[in-house]
Amino acid sequence: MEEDKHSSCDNTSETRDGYSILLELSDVDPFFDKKKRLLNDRGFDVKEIVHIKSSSDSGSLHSTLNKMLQIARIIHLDEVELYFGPVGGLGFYSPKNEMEAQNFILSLIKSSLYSQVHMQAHALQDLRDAIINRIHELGTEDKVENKIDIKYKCHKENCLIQWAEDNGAKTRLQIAYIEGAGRGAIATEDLEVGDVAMEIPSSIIISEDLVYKSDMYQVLEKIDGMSSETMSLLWSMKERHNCHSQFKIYFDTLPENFNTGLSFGVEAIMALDGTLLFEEIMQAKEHLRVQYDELFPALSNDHPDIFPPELYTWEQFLWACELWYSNSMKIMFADGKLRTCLIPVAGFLNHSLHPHIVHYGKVDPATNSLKFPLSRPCSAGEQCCLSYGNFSGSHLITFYGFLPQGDNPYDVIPLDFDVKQVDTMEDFPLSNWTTHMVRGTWLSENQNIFYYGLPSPLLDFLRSARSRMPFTKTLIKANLEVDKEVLEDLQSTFSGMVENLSDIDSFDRGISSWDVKLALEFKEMQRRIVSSILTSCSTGIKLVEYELSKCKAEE
Ligand SMILES: C[S@@+](CC[C@H](N)C(=O)[O-])C[C@H]1O[C@@H](n2cnc3c(N)ncnc32)[C@H](O)[C@@H]1O
Repeated sequence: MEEDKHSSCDNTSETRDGYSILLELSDVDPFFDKKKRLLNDRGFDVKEIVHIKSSSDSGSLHSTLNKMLQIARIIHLDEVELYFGPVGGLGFYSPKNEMEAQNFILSLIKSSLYSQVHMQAHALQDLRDAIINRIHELGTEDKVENKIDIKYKCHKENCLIQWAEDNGAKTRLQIAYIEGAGRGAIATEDLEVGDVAMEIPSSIIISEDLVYKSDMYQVLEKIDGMSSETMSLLWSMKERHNCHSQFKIYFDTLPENFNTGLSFGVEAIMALDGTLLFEEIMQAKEHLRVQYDELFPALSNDHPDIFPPELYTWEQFLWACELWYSNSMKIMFADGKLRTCLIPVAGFLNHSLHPHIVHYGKVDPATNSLKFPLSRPCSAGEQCCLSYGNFSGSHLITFYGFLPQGDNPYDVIPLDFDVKQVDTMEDFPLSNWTTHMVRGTWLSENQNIFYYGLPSPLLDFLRSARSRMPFTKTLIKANLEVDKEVLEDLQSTFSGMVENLSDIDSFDRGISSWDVKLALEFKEMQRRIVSSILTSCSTGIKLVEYELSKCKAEE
C-alpha cells in the first residue's frame, strides 16, 4: 500500500485586509513541466498566492475556494489523472484527487490557524467551514453500501484488538465481516474529518528491525542483493509457526489462503490468455519463482536449524509473498527511515476508490505511533476504508485478489507506439507523452467533435503521426479527414481486442471457482472499456462524416 506524498507546511501570511495563502507546485514533482503548463493554461503560476479578504461575502469566498481547488487538484494529479484530464462533467479528476485537493487546502488553513494569532481569523474560519462542507458533499455522493455478515463472530480479531489496546493502540473502529471483501473496519461512532480512526504504537509494528534481532540475520546479511523486504518475508515464514512469538495473536488472524492472482489455478489463467492480467500474473510469478530458487533449498541445506525445510517450501513462500503484497504498508519512522511493515489491526482496513483515509504513512514522533486520520467523514456503522494507492484492476487482482466496486479511473489499457514518432511531438503542449493509454470513455468529460471521449494526448499524437500540419480543432476538411483516419485506426485496433474478450459468456459463473470468477470479472470490465472505446470511435466517425458532408456542400 502506498501513501500520498504531498504534505503541507505553513503557507499562510496575514495581510492588511486578510490573508495570503501560497499554493506551490514542488519543483521535484516528476510531472512538474506538464503541471506547470496546465496551471499556466488556467492563468495560474507554479507559486500561486491566493488572497482571502477578511470582509469577504459568501460569493467571493466560494470563488476563492474554487480557485484554490483548481490549483490544488493540479498539484495532486498523478500520471493517469494528468493524462486523461477531468472526469465526467464534475470538473474534477478523480474522487481521490478531489479529496486530496480539499484536504490539502484544509491543512493549509488549519496549520495557519494553529500556528499564528490572527486578528481577523474569521475569514480563515469561514474558508475552513466552506471546505469542510465540500468534503461532506463529496462524501454523500460517494457512499458505498456494504453488507455486513452478522453471523461471523470476530473472535480472533477481537483478541487481536484487545492485545493491541493492551500495548497502547487506540481504535474507534470494530471488525466485521463484509460481504465480498473479507474482514473490514466499521466506525463505532460518527467520525469527522481530521478525527483519528486508529492509532498503532510503533512497538507492535512488524518491520525489518525484528529480523536484525533474530538468528537469521547473520546468515541473510551475507547474501548479495538481499533486500530488507525479503528478509522480513523470510522471517515471517518462520515466525508464523512460533508458538512463543510476540505476534502469535496477529499471525493467528491471518487466513490460510490469500486468494490473490498469484494463486490463480490453470483454468483461471487460461481464461485470461491474451489479457493484461495474464501478463502481470505470469511475470510476477516468474519473478518470485526465480527469487525462491536462488534461496532454496540452498539456505535450508546449509542452515536447517535456522531455515527448516518444511517451513520453507515454495507454497509457504508464495503464502508469505501474498501476505506482504496484500497487507504491508510503507511507513516512515521517527528516525526518517522508510520500512515496509505489517501493522496489526490496521491490516483489517479494506481499500476503496472513495477512501476515508489517505494520509497514514508517517509515525508521529511525539507519540511514536502511527495515526490514521480521516480525510472525509465516516458515519457510525459505515465501513472505514483506506486507499492502497492509485492501482489498476489488474494490479489489484494480482497482488490483492479483488476488483474494487465502482468505476476505477486507473483501469487503463496501455498503447505502445514507435518511439521515433514521439520526437515530432514537441510542438504539441501536453502531448509529449512517451506512453499512451485509453480507458472507459464514459469517464470522459467531452464527447464532442475533436474529443470523442478519447484522451487528447493520444488523439494529438495520432494526428501528428498522420499530418505534419499543426492541428487546430477547426471544422475544416483537412482536419476532419485526419480525425476520420485516426478514429478508423483506433476502431480497427480495438475491434480485435473485443473479440478476444467475448468468450466469457461460455463460462457458468454459478459453478466457477473464486479465481475463475475473478478472471471473468476482469474480462467483463475490460470488455466494457473496449466496447465504450469502439462506440466512441463509431459515434465520432459519424460526427466527422456529418461535418465533412457540410464542408462538401459548401464547396
Ligand atoms: C489489508 S487486507 C484487508 C483485510 C482483509 N479484508 C482481511 O479479511 O484480512 C487486504 C485484503 O482485503 C481484501 N480487500 C481489500 N479491499 C477490498 C475491496 N474493496 N473489495 C474486496 N476485497 C478487498 C483483499 O482480499 C485484500 O487482499
